[in-house]
Amino acid sequence: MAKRARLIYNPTSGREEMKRRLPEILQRLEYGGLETSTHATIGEGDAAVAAADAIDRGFDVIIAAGGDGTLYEVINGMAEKERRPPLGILPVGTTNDFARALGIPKHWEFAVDLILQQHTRKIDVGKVNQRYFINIAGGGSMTELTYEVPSKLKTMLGQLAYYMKGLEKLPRLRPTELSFVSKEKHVHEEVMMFLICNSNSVGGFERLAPDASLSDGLLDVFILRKCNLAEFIRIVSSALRGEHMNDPHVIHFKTQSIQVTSPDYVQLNLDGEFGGTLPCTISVLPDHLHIFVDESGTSTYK
Ligand SMILES: Nc1ncnc2c1ncn2[C@@H]1O[C@H](COP(=O)(O)OP(=O)(O)OP(=O)(O)O)[C@@H](O)[C@H]1O
Repeated sequence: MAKRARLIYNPTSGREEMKRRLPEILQRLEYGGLETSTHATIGEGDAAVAAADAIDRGFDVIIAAGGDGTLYEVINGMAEKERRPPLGILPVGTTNDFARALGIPKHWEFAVDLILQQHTRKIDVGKVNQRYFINIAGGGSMTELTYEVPSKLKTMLGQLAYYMKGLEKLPRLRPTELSFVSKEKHVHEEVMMFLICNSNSVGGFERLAPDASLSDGLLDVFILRKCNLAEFIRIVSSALRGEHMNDPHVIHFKTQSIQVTSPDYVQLNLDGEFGGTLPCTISVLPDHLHIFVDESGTSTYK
């Protein structure tokens, strides 16, 4: 019997590619043995509901088509379920950090073929209170910018919208008093921001956590200590080159679980989306999801 897949797609992702490609994608999946029905998301939170619903209805495979925002929602819809079918990804968004981290091709035909090959990889999932992430959890003034970029602007300008928003934000940078408690380390000081990485592919900063692995059962914690604007710019540019690890302003360690608290109001950013506020406990759920990836390990995000 043919397997049944549920394709959950965001019609507004990227430059609205799914709207144009859907008939061809469905045909290719069908020929490849996946009987596929679709759910077009209608707004925020809908992909999470659709993914949970698809599991309850017994689908064998879930496919998320969109950017990191859609994927984040689909994973949140799946993570608390006992049965978690394998997940395929069609990276058609503006930012596809996660697909990049797994070497999932950007071209839709190759991405569909990869799902049809049915080779999966187990990956860790990050958990923050009752929410889940795959790439990164962050907090502090810089990390608040991603959900301030309006979706319409993203559709028009793509990645550039983030950088414009980031520059606009620089003069408003301020440190926050934070406490981090984990088995490995306790930190209590004023910090500019913190990033807790599950993968090594973070918004164009591929060298931020060079040895972070999606399968090591650990999170990579980066804390940027209080600094001035000039130092901040210098450290961010050295992070782009992967030369930040020995900077005295940067604290780095690995852990399975960490508690983060602050006397201030601090928002959390999970995979680029608003993820609630502090306090929180951030932990890793080892091998929590099965994702379709390239068996030979040769395909790249292109
Ligand atoms: N029909 C819709 N109209 C508008 N927004 C939607 C719709 N469906 C889903 N969304 C929202 O769009 C957000 C961004 O989606 P997604 O990440 O797939 O696209 P993107 O263009 O790559 O943007 P991002 O830069 O966040 O990756 C999702 O978090 C979701 O809440």
